[in-house]
Amino acid sequence: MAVAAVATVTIATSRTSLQVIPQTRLFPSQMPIFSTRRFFTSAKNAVESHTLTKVPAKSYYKTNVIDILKERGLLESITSENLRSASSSPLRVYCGFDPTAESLHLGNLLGIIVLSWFQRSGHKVVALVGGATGRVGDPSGKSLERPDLDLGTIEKNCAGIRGIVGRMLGSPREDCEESGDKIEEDSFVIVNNYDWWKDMNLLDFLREVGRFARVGSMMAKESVKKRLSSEEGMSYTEFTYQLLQGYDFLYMFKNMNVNVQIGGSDQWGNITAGTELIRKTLQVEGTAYGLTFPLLLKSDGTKFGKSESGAIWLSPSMLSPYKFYQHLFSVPDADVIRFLKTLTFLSMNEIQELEEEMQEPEYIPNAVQRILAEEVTRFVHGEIGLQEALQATEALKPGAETELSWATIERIAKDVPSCSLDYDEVLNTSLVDLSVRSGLLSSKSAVRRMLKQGGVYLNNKRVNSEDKVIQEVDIIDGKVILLSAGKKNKMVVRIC
Ligand SMILES: Nc1ncnc2c1ncn2[C@@H]1O[C@H](COP(=O)(O)OP(=O)(O)OP(=O)(O)O)[C@@H](O)[C@H]1O
Ligand SMILES: N[C@@H](Cc1ccc(O)cc1)C(=O)O
Repeated sequence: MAVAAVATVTIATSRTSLQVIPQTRLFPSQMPIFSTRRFFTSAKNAVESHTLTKVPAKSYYKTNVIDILKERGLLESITSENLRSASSSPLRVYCGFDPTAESLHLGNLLGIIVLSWFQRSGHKVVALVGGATGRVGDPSGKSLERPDLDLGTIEKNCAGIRGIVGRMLGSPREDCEESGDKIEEDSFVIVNNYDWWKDMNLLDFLREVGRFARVGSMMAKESVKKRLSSEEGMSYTEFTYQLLQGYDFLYMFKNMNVNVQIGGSDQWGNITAGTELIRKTLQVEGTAYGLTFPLLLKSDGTKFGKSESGAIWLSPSMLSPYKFYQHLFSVPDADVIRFLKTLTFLSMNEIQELEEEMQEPEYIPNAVQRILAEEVTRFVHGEIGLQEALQATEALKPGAETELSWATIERIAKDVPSCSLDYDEVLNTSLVDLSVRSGLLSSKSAVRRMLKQGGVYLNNKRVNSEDKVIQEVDIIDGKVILLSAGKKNKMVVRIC
């Protein structure tokens, strides 16, 4: 295997020195993993020192991928301990995503991260979009039957999921060439299971799949047992789901040499349906493996999902990179180290250092959350998305005196309330009136009170006088004004 060294680059900025630390790379086709992070030798200089680190992912290669997943808390169960030794040779690993929404969410990110660990360890990975299984609905972990989705929605959702997964696992992202139903990459492929299910008729299914499935073991699956004991029971359609997923594994095992399926812990029943089917139909023992990872939970024990209020979507059209970044930035101290292990590719040594830093008296609150937010936002939204999030964070920072341009305000406009007013309604209007007219505050007296407290900002500049009147120079690029009242209440006023 070729080992290529990556050159050291030091980038001087006005305030900080950014350094790309060289690492060895084993697979040139694999995605470079950059990590802009605050690397503190001392918590005191945490804010000053900014180091761009090439994460030593390739040094992990000497470590077995199963051990990596285990030490990072990404391993719940494996169907056979032999997977550990099997992974010293190249594997083909797949994870499926049903198109139940246009975007995946933070919980689903774990599947992508585990695939990425396999990819970074030299294995090939396949992401499956469930164009067929999405029409049936996985009963795993669900107390009620999933709502039926129309075909248009399923197709739209499939396209959304392919885009998200492709951006994270494809390399490099701008070169992700779609051809037909696949994004062909050296180490990564996307498939849609509708491609093989669309031509399967019922009689073929019963002969090729049903004949090898034992009703007893199907009934013993957790997802089935739970539902059967519920008042609503379970439809025959949903009962069949495990065989659909099981056949996917069989199909890909036979036709694409895929030999490992991964999924969240709730997928165990469906994954073992696949390994059982492979064993029975092909009469092969121990050549197909399943691996599950624990569900990503909040510190209160609830899972990150889409039914929970305020899902943390991965698609920028459903949640801006800024808001995504803010969610991770607000993770409680109790969760942040666990999330660094499961959601980033920082080395365990780096994470341990950060954990120790958090105990220091000089530790700057949320410094580790900032690293988490930067790492995950970059992985999900790319460098451009991260920069967008950082700029919006800076511009919207309570009391920030950031110089604003129209472009900056437009970028943050989707994250704060906005209104449109005629030029005449704005020019020569008092700030007090404009604050009420725009909906920033509900009454003139509230504005005056806030002005007295020094909490009113026009384009991020504090205003103290009640007599302030909006002039042409206050309308940024003739198009927009940013009003703020207090630390968090903002309003973008667009001038039409
Ligand atoms: N919090 C999570 N951590 C890890 N994996 C998850 C998490 N949530 C979902 N998954 C994985 O993504 C798959 C698809 O999720 P699924 O659509 O069943 O639930 P969901 O997206 O969490 O939605 P809901 O909130 O409606 O339960 C799951 O089978 C599971 O393996
Ligand atoms: N059942 C998985 C999705 C999936 C679909 C088909 C598969 O072959 C594998 C996984 C889920 O609910 O997310």
